[in-house]
Amino acid sequence: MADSSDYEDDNWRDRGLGLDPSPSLPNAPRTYERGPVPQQPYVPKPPFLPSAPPPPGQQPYYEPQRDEQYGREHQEQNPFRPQQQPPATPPTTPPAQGRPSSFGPGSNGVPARPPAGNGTPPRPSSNGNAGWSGPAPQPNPFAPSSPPPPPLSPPPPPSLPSSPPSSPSQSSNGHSSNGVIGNGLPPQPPRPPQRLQPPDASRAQQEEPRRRYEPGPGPEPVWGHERRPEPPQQRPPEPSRLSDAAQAYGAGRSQEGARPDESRRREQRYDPQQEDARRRESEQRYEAQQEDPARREGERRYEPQQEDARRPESEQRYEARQEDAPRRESERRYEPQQEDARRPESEQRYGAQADEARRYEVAAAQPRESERVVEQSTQPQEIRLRGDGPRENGYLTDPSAEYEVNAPMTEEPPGESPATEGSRPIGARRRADVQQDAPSQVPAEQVTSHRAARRAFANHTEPAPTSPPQPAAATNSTGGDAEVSPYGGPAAKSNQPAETTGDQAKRPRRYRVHHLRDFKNRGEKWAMLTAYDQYTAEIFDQAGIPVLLVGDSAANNVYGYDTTLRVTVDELIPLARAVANAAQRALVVADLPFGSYQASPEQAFHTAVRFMKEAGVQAVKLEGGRTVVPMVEKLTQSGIPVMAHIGFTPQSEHSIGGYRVQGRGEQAAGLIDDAVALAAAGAFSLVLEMVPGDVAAEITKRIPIPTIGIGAGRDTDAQVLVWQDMAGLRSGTMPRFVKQYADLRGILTSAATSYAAEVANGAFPADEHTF
Ligand SMILES: Nc1nc(=O)c2c([nH]1)NC[C@@H]1CN(c3ccc(C(=O)N[C@@H](CCC(=O)O)C(=O)O)cc3)CN21
Ligand SMILES: CC(C)C(=O)C(=O)O
Ligand SMILES: [Mg+2]
Repeated sequence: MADSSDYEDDNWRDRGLGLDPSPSLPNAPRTYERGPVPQQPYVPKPPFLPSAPPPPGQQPYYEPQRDEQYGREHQEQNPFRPQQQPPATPPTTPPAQGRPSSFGPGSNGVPARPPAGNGTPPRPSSNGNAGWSGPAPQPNPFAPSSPPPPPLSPPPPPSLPSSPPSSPSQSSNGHSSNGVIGNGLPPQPPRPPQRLQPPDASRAQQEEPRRRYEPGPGPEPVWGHERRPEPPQQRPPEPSRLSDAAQAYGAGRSQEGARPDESRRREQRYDPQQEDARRRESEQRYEAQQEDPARREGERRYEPQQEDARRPESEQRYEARQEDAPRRESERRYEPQQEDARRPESEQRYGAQADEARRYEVAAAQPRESERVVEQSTQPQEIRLRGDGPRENGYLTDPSAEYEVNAPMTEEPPGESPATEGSRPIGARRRADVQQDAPSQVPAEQVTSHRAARRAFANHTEPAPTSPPQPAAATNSTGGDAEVSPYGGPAAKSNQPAETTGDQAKRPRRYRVHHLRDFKNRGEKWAMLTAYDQYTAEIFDQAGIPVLLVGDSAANNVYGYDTTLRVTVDELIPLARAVANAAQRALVVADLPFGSYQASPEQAFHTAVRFMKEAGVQAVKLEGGRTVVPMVEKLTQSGIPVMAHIGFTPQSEHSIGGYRVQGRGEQAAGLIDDAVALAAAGAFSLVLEMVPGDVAAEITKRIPIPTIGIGAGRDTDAQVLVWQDMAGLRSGTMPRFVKQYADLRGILTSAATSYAAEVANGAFPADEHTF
C-alpha cells in the first residue's frame, strides 16, 4: 500500500529498478539540477555543464574533447550530437555503416541517391548521415560505429506488471520522474506531504481527489480512465489497482476488433494496395497542377526563365522512399489518416502553397552546366549559431525576487515611441512593438506590404474542410467561442478569416486547455508540432494544429547545440515570442529549459512567468514525474497551465544514460504513478516520450488529461513531433518514432542551388527583377 510516506520520504526513488547505477556524468555539477533548493537563493554557478564552452574564436564547439567529457559510448548513443566527420568522406557518399534507421540509406528505407545528371545537384548530405540541423552538416556526421546500446530492460511483456503500484519495489521506476532518481545522487529535500497525491486507487476511494481537470459526469477518481467515448460494454473494468489495470488493458486490447472504426482505420493502414492507389491518384493530381495554366500573375513573376516541369530529384527520392522502400512497422503505425497528409494532396488543397512549391521545383530543375560551379556554394556552411558570447544562461539571477525586479515591465500603450526601446528589457516591448510583424495582429487596413498581402491571401485560402483531420471538438464547447478580448487590444485580429463554413466554423478562435479536454472526451486525436519561428507557427496554425510547442529542442534544431540541456531561458523566450505572436488559434506552449524550474516551485514560477509575460505563451511544459509535482502545483495554482512530460525526458539524458525507452517492464508501474500524480497535481496534459505503446495506452486510460505521445504508440490522445523531423528539413539519423511527411531539405537544397546557379550564369536577376 502506497501511503503518503512513499512521497514524503522519497523512498520510491531508491527502488532501483534495473537502472544503470552509474549513468553518465558522475562528476557533473548538479547545482542547477538538484541543489538544496527551495529556501536558498538561486545563484548560478557557471560553468554549469561539465564542458564549458571555449571562449569565442578559440576552438570549434564540437571539439574532440567532448568525447572525453561524455565518453565515447555516450556519444554514440546520442543521435543529435554532431560528430567529427571523416574528412576524407566526400559529401555525397552515404555512410558505409549507420545505425539502423528508416531514413538512412541502404536497408533502412531510403534509397541511395540516384546518380547525378537528373537535373538536381547532389545533396550535400543524404538522410542518415547528418546530425542536427545545427552546426555544419558534414558528411556522415552521425554514422555511429556501433549499434545502439541494448535497452536497460528486456522488451516489455505482453501485459503490464501485475503487482499493484503500492509495492515499494514497483511503485516507481526510480527515474521515470526525471531520470535522476536512484542513480546514487543525493535525494531532494522532502516535499510537503499534503501536496502530493498518492496514485494508488485505494486511497483515491478514501479521499476526494483533486479534479481540477476532470471533465465529464460522474464521481470518478481523478485517475479513472473512463474517458473515452466507447460503448459501455466495451469498456474494461475500472482498474483500481495495477493488476486490475493490466487485466483491463488486456481486455481492452482483445476488444479492439469490436470497434469498427478503429479496425477500419487499421485495415487501411496496412493495405498497401489502397495506399498505392491513393498515392498514384495524388501524383496525378500533382502532375495536373504542374500543367495548370491558370497561374497567378504574381507567381509568374517568380517563374524561372527556363521552364522545366520535371520534378526535382529530391522529390523523386522522397516519393521513391514512400513507395519502394520497405516501410517500417512504426511508420505504418503512425500513418496519419492515411494519404490525407501526403504532400501532393495537401498541395492541391493549399493552392497557393502548392504553386509556390512548384516554383521551387521548377527552379530546381534548372541549369545543369553550372552545377559544378555552384557545387561549392551548396556545401554545408559552417554556421555556428551556438553562442560563443556571454553565457548568462537565461536563469533568473534571483528567483526569490519578484518578477518585476528581475525583468521590469513597462506596460506602455501600443503607440509608444520606439525611442525608449533600448532602455527597456525585452519583455517590456511586448506585443505593442512586435505585433506589426505578427500576422495575427495586422489589421486588414494595414495589409499593404507584399508579405502582409500574401498573408491575407493565405488566410482566405485556408485549408479546405477535409484537411487535415481537424478535431471538431472545439465546436461544441466553443460554439461561437469568439475569442475577443474583453479588454480590447490586439484581439481585434481583423485579418482573421471569418468563421464561415466547414471546419473553419468548427475551430475555436483560440484553442484552450478545455478544448483539449473535450478532444479526449470525444476520442478525437490531435497533433502537436514544435515551432520556433514566425512562419512555421503561422503555417502550422493555419493548418489546424491546435497546439504548438516551443520546445527546448530548439537547442538542437535552432541553435545547433548537441543536447537540449544547453538552451537557456533567454534563448528560448524570443523564439516563444515569435511563435506566440504568429499563432492565431493554436495554444502555444513553451518548454521550461533545463535548470530553470527544478530548483524549487518558486523558481519554476518565476521562469514560467517570464515566458507568459515576455513571450506571451499560454502554457508551459516541464519534464519530470513525481519530483516536479510541487512545481506543477505551484504553477497551476498560479494560473499557469502546465503540460507535463515523462518517459524519456531529454533534459535528463545524462542521468538516464542515453536515449532510451522508458517504462519497460517493471518501470511501467512507476511511470503510471508519475502520470497519475501529475494529473492530480493539475497538469492539463502529459507528454509521453519513448514509452512502450501498451504502457502509454494504459496511462491514457488512467488519467483524465490528454496524453501526447512521441514514440509512445498510437493509443495516446495526441501525437507530437519536432517539425524539422516531420517535414524532412533536418538530415541524419531519425529516431524510430519519426515519420517524414515531406523533404524540405531537398526542396531547399534545390532552391538554393538553382538560385546560386542563376546568379552565377547571369539568369538572375532578369529584367523583370530590375527596377
Ligand atoms: N529533432 C529532434 N527530434 C526530437 O524528437 C527531439 C529533439 N530534436 N530534441 C529533443 C528531444 C530528444 N529526443 C530524442 C532523441 C533521440 C532519440 C533516439 O535516438 N531514439 C532512438 C533510440 C531509442 C532506443 O534506444 O530505444 C530511436 O531509434 O528512436 C529519441 C528521442 C526527442 N527530441
Ligand atoms: C519532443 C517534444 C515533446 C519536446 O519536448 C521538445 O521538442 O522540446
Ligand atoms: Mg522538450
